[in-house]
Amino acid sequence: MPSILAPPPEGSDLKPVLGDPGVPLIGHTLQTMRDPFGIARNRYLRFGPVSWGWLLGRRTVTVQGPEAAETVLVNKDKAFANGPAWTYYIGPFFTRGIMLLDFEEHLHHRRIMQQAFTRPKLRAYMEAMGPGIERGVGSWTPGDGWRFYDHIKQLTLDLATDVFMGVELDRSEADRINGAFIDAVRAGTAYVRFPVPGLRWHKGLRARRVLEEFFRGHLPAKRSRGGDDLFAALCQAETDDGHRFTDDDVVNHMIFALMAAHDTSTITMTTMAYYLARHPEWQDRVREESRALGRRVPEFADLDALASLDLVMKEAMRLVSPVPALPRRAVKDTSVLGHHIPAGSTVVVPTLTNHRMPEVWKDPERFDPERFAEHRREDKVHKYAWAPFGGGAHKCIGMHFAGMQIKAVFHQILLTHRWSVPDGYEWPLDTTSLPSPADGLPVRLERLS
Ligand code: HEM
Repeated sequence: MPSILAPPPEGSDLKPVLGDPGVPLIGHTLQTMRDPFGIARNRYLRFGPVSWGWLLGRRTVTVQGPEAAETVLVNKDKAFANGPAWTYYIGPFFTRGIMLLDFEEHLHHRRIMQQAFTRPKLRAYMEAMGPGIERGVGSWTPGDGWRFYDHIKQLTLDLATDVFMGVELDRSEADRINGAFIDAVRAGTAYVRFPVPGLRWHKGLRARRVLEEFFRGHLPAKRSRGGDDLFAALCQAETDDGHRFTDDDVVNHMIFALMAAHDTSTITMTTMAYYLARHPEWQDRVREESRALGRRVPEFADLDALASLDLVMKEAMRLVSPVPALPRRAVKDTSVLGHHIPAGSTVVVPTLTNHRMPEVWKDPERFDPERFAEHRREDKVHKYAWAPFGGGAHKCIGMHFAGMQIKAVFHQILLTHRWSVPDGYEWPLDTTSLPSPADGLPVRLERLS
């Protein structure tokens, strides 16, 4: 029997949200983590696009499909807030990151932060990244069982030191900061959500202190000397009417931006590698395009020429949306597609499963980058059909940075390496946290030059 989340107000023509909530607090959390696609489909067919159930200890309304995603993300009535929703998952470790701010305050910070993501800034970040990519990819030792995911994760972490922090660190200091950063990220998915020494939550709080000290220590030099890195850009960012970030803001935003940038880009590149290994004809096609560029280290203006790589990147983000779900908290009574959502509800936009809805995508399980090509543009069926970067006021501010970095890295990998997986290999995609291959994506890696 379906259960009603809350009766709609008397006299309204709203419908209740129905669901099969499962056991209080636990609900279908484990099943949803193990098989998000199957569970989402089942709910959609039983209850339609808006349904509810217990998820991670909360009554959670899941809104499926592009129309519902648009309503929640565009948030016309300011009914949905980010802070209270995201804080539950990542709050203590990414406190006062811009994604956790709301409404006027968020807008104020966003206007300042935007100054660190202008085209000239992106061009400078790209230049700073080139040598680091060359060094990282050049150090790879080809062989069988080479774990793509692990190497890409290390590379993006190392690039973050160059491009985000712009600080010279010796290996042990870089590892210490990277380690703290990884602990802060992992803490968000801890089962025991209070500090017990040795467990994730405790390590996460300690890591947060390490990161705060690190950025605070380097801040005075960044303020005075500047540089072409994101840290310096946030220190210097100023709106036309003279608003700037305080020292605390810079520290909070740096820690958050590292997190926002790192796993998402790693996941996208790993997904691209997986599908390019399974579809060698596409790997050849994108490699040819890179060769035609005639430059080992691409320039900012070159990236537009990597058109097939762009299609592959979009298709990878469709098949595996790096941020699988976008949570919000209803701060007042509201509605989605005619369903009554009471104040206090947690509402989730599941981009991971939305991207594979057969109502929206032709043959959604198939790797078919051409679906994004001009002559097809399947994504145009709805503005929110493809939304790996979210939408509305919180739409990813690093979207262009991400595209630039991913293409710059892949261009160099394609020119110097070929990789493959055994026939019939299918990766074990772990969706218990941000999606990643449980086996690290072992490939056979060969050097080309
Ligand atoms: C493939 C890579 C990336 C993906 C898929 C991605 C995805 C997202 C998504 C879905 C959001 C919105 C979350 C929400 O609405 O609740 C977001 C926000 C954000 N992202 Fe990204 N991101 C990526 C890369 C980056 C990079 C490289 C940076 C920084 C250089 C970055 C910085 C941010 C920031 C600061 C926000 C918060 C914006 C705000 O709240 O105003 N992201 N990202």
